[in-house]
Amino acid sequence: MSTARRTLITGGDLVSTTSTTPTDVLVEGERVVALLAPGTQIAAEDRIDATGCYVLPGGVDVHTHMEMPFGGTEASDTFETGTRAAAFGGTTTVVDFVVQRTGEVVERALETWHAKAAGNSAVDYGFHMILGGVDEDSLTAMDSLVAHEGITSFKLFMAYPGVFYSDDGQILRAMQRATDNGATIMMHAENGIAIDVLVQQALAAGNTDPVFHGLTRPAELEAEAVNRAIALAAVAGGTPLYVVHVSASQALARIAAERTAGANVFAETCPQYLYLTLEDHLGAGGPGSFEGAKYACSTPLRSKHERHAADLWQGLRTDDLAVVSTDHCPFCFNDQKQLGVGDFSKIPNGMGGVEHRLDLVHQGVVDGHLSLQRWVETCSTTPARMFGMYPRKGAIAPGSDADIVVYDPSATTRISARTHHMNIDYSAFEGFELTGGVRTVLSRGRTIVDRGTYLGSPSHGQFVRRGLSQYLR
Ligand SMILES: NC(=O)NCCC(=O)O
Ligand SMILES: [Zn+2]
Ligand SMILES: [Zn+2]
Repeated sequence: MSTARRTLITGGDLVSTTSTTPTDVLVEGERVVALLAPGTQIAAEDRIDATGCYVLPGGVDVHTHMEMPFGGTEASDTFETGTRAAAFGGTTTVVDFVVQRTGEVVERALETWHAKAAGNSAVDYGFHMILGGVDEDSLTAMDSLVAHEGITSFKLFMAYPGVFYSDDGQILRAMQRATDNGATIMMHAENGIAIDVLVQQALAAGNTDPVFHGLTRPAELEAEAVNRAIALAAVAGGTPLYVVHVSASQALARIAAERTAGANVFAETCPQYLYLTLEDHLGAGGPGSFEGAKYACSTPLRSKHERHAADLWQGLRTDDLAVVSTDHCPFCFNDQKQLGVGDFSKIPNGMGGVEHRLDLVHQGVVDGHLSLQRWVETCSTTPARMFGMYPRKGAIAPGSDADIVVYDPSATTRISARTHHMNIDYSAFEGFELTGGVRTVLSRGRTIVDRGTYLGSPSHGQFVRRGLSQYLR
């Protein structure tokens, strides 16, 4: 007979990808053991009253960069601070990017990331591998990472020449390898060579403000890169391709067309592209202001005078965008972002958001953009399936990890740097007032957040060895 402690979550509405149903959830130890009719009498040491709340699988954020060296500095959240912030926001699994650069040994890079995360994570975590240097050695390493290390996805960059950039030949070779070993290729799709020309021209003309970060990264160059990546994946034999941080209507249109034609292409967007704009945020303060540096990320924020945000919500409804992740890559405004004063191209690219994804996408439900089911699907179930973690993650079902969020739809969440838990001195969503809020968070059966109080520990989170994508067409 099991001696593991039991927790019964009562009175809530269980939200899955297919239904919202009054259900009690029984947890034993680290796992869900039963879904019960409401009011079922059963012995349990702990009880959580979820009356009036949704009960959903913990969020899965498959795009974070904790303590990533980038842009002449390092992302300001460590695994400890970033995963604790994730927990506050109902995210119970993150998949972070190991960084391998040209000439670096892939396996050493992986060791470095294990050392950063082990014993320092409030929630479970997996890794993707950034291949910044595609060569014979790194291509060979891909096979062993997939077969032995639980790393089944590799990010390539068509942007950032001289940093992470891969040329088309390198991309094709990595894709061919992925076709053979079953891995997913994740693509930062922007034409970095053309962007660099526009950046140099802008700087030569004296256009140094943060808004030029966006103006030199036009939507057409995102769409062009998406198109090229899809073509290369097809030539490579149909490698599963996952386009990260899609921001532009034109890029989404290419993805949608190819999906209609049957291609194994998938994509994510991030809350910043759903809510923030080139004019109001990247251009904040007008000419001469540096305020917009807070919002410099790549792909960039897009114009509010075009249809980008509306089209992204539409893509989330149709599954042409399957996932919402955060691309959490925070840099403090008062020191790190200042590297770009007088030269927008030196602003460290990225913003922090790991804490607020569930709330921001739930607001999309409140505003009529998405169904409750689609909220859970895009923020938890599909990312788990896309990256080989389902049904251990992304589901509340017997046998699943008891990663559970009790979410109060009648709460109000006010986002502010004064109250958030991320290690960043501003919030890109400062002042947002959202309907709904995380009440209680369980990670593998342990309550790690309850009514705004952190009850977890940095030694709790475990590495998740992932399988191949379970989301192929
Ligand atoms: N997105 C961004 O601006 N920074 C993080 C690195 C990346 O995802 O390209
Ligand atoms: Zn990227
Ligand atoms: Zn990223």
